[in-house]
Amino acid sequence: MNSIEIKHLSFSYGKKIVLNNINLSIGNGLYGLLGKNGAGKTTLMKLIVGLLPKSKGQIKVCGETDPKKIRSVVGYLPQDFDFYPDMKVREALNYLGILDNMKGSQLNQRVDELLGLVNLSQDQNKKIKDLSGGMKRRLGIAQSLLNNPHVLIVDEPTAGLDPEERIRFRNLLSDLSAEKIVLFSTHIASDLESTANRLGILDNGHFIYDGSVEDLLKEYSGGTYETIVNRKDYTSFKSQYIVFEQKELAEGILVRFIHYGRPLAQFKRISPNLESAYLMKIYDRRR
Ligand SMILES: Nc1ncnc2c1ncn2[C@@H]1O[C@H](COP(=O)(O)OP(=O)(O)OP(=O)(O)O)[C@@H](O)[C@H]1O
Repeated sequence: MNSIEIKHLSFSYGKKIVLNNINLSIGNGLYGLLGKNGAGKTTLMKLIVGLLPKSKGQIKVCGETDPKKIRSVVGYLPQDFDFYPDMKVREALNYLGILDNMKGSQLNQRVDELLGLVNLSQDQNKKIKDLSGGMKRRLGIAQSLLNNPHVLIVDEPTAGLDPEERIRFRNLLSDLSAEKIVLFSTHIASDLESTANRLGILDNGHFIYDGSVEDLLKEYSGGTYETIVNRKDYTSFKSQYIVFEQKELAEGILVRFIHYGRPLAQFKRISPNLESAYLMKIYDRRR
């Protein structure tokens, strides 16, 4: 069984504390790491991969604590993954495979498998500069899987992708999570709603939630409403409630919002989605 075990992990850039006493234990499946920009997701991932020296605490991946050994069982797709623009897709994977000590027919076979897996076989002779954002991200996943890692860590892979590519990418990560740990960070809650087996919410360097999507939705099943607000009252409404969705209608503005306490008669209770439950979790902590 693959595992990531983190105990009492803290990290600071200079005096700025970015992660504060993180404890986490993950097994196979897709673990979604959700948090707004600056929450500490990239820092946590870089620490797990061994790209940053940890200040305090313990990181164990598949039983290993030595960063070199950890790197041999982890695949990593950084947020800003790019590659030589004039290299062709297959050439890039061959090159990285050689750096990973693979060669000959073993390398050729692995590259064929990976191109098929990420659906780039048809595009293997395209130059990287001619790939779409989604294709580049899929090439990024292929490179991170070269050494068949037990753990795959992907940092905000869906940012900037069109809806079709986002779905394709999420499905690919979900498939891979059948026999690996996939740690998938995002600030887009809907990326995780149907794919994550478990969810962690990071806020200002603290885990404020670690559990299933379903349990989070249950926890906040009572606080989400919708109503129609007159345009002239909208500014005042927005200052009183946390609006997470709005839509212009002929009769006014349809708003979906979070409300604690007694609802007014015109408020209709609705089921929360992951985005509203996530907002409520963050808001709860700050109240
Ligand atoms: N090299 C650095 N030096 C100083 N501060 C940094 C450095 N890298 C990140 N930070 C700060 O650490 C905090 C956490 O950043 P981090 O990139 O881990 O967050 P994140 O959740 O991944 O956000 P994003 O989605 O924007 O990348 C932020 O306040 C950021 O400004």
